[in-house]
Amino acid sequence: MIEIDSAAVRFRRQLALDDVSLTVADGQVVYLLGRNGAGKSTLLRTVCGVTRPTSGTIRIDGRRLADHPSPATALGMHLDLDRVHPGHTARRHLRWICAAAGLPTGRVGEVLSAVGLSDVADRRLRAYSLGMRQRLGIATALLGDPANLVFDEPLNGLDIDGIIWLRGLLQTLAAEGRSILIASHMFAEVTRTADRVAVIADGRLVADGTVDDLIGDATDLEDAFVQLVSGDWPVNHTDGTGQLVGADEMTAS
Ligand SMILES: Nc1ncnc2c1ncn2[C@@H]1O[C@H](COP(=O)(O)OP(=O)(O)OP(=O)(O)O)[C@@H](O)[C@H]1O
Repeated sequence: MIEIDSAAVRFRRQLALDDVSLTVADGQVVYLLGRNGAGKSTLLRTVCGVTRPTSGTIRIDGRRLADHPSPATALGMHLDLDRVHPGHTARRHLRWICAAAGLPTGRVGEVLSAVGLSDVADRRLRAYSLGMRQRLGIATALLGDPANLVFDEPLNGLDIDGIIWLRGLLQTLAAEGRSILIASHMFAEVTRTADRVAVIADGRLVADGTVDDLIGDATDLEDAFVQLVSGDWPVNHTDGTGQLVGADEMTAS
């Protein structure tokens, strides 16, 4: 389970995250939506311990990530496509991460197979397409066989086969009881596969609910999203149980 409690991140004068609380239960796939610059990556990086929160706490299965005896088995992360050495092969890259994270190198072959890269595992990464680099990033996240996963825009660059493959993989991982938090701009895929959707605008959580909760009277999720992020905050907010609370109700309460 991923628990984000009142997380805030300030970069100099900018409050990139403002009092964000969000829980991803075991077995849930939660998508994070927001415009460019809304704070999605900052939130994911904070969950992964890459960015230190200015205030608030993040717990992974009840503990701070740093307090887990083996953090890579608690949380797998795919944050950044560009942190690879172009002269390395995928196999070497994954072995190097295993060594750094204290994981057995025997996992490398398994994750390469899980993401469909076995046949190109010994090719240099400079020859990898965007879709192949996405698969490598997902393989990296899976190395520790983690109970929780964070993905930043994993669908970008995947063709339709890749999208269908990733959909199946995420469903399998969630069915195994893992909690999964994903930032994406792909509304069709979010509509299709999200257990819950959290919307961030200007660093604040402005909605958290099921796809149906969010759509409400709107035409579809995209339409609902545009309404949410275009209005004055708060348009909708949670009541702490994942149910949406309308602005009128909030004003009245
Ligand atoms: N290391 C940093 N130093 C200073 N400002 C930062 C840093 N990282 C992010 N920001 C700022 O914080 C805000 C949120 O950025 P973030 O990357 O989290 O947005 P995002 O929702 O992931 O956007 P995108 O969809 O474009 O990836 C932006 O205004 C960004 O410029």
